[in-house]
Amino acid sequence: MAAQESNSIIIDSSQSSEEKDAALINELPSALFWDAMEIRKWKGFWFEPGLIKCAMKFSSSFQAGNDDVLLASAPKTGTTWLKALCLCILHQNHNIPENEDLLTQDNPQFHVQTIESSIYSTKPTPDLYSTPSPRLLHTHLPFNLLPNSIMNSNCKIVCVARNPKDTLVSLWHFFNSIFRGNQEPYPLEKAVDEFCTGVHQYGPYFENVLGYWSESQKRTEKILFLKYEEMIKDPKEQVRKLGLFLGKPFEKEEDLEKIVWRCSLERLRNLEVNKNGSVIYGVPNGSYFRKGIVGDWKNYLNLEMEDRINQTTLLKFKDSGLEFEN
Ligand SMILES: Nc1ncnc2c1ncn2[C@@H]1O[C@H](COP(=O)(O)OS(=O)(=O)O)[C@@H](OP(=O)(O)O)[C@H]1O
Repeated sequence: MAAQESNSIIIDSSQSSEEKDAALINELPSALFWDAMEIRKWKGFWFEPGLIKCAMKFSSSFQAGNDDVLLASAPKTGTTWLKALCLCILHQNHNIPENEDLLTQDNPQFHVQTIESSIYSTKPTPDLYSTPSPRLLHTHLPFNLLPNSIMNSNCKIVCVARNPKDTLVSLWHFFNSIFRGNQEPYPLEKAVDEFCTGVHQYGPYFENVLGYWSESQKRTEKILFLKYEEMIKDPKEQVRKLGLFLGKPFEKEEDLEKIVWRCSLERLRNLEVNKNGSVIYGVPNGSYFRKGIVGDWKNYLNLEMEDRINQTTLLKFKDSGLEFEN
């Protein structure tokens, strides 16, 4: 009897808070992301409604641990690469099987826990609190939505960012392959326009990147800000920096070289699990590995589109000191 009473109390309170959140989300401005997904604007950024719910819960209740490492990135800026690198660096002394896919949830010991995974994964996702310490976490959420405990603890943040034109082109390819199948690709002019106005999932890209950039300039011991272009140009130097930041400096050059190779696009793309495996919503693992080059946008954007993104970038990043090679 007592158990029943306490059960009904729990259900009632959770229903009412969910209803409250749902009502709040319903009131938010809404738009359609590239003709495929309803997104709503919350605290300055656009997300699908399920993501807002997840972000609300994370922002209000997540307790960071002092040895947590949070990886943060706007979509298509180098997330997959950064995840693989950090896993390898943090587990240097453990024997990660050579052919292990470092990115799926099959091996909880060598896994990056995505904050938003509860809405993306078709499998039950491990609770953030049951992930073994040191926790390696990832989010695409912007800086202003991080819970206070992340900034008030010794938890470190590593952010990766990429030039806007390659980010947009990468996003456009991914989107077309996942959402449009054999249909015509989403018109690129429209994608450029919506990217510049910020009306896309996790957008605006510019503000998402700037939030982390600004904070990384103030708290260098807390946030490391990496650029995809610099990682491509000199992976060893950037991985060395990453190891140092994570408190795992490389003593032997060969260890560093091994990790750079292990996490290379060429190697990851050829792993069996990435050729045939699938993680979320049936999205093939292979779609996270495309060309991985700097300047691929030149193959897709016309002068007008290039100019539009350049002007927006100049305006948004003005006086921030943030620049990208492209
Ligand atoms: N290991 C490694 N090295 C270099 N580049 C890599 C690597 N893994 C993925 N990629 C390229 O990164 C782009 C995908 O970005 P994300 O991993 O951030 O995507 S996601 O947000 O997690 O969906 C996408 O870029 P594009 O090729 O320009 O589309 C991937 O090819």
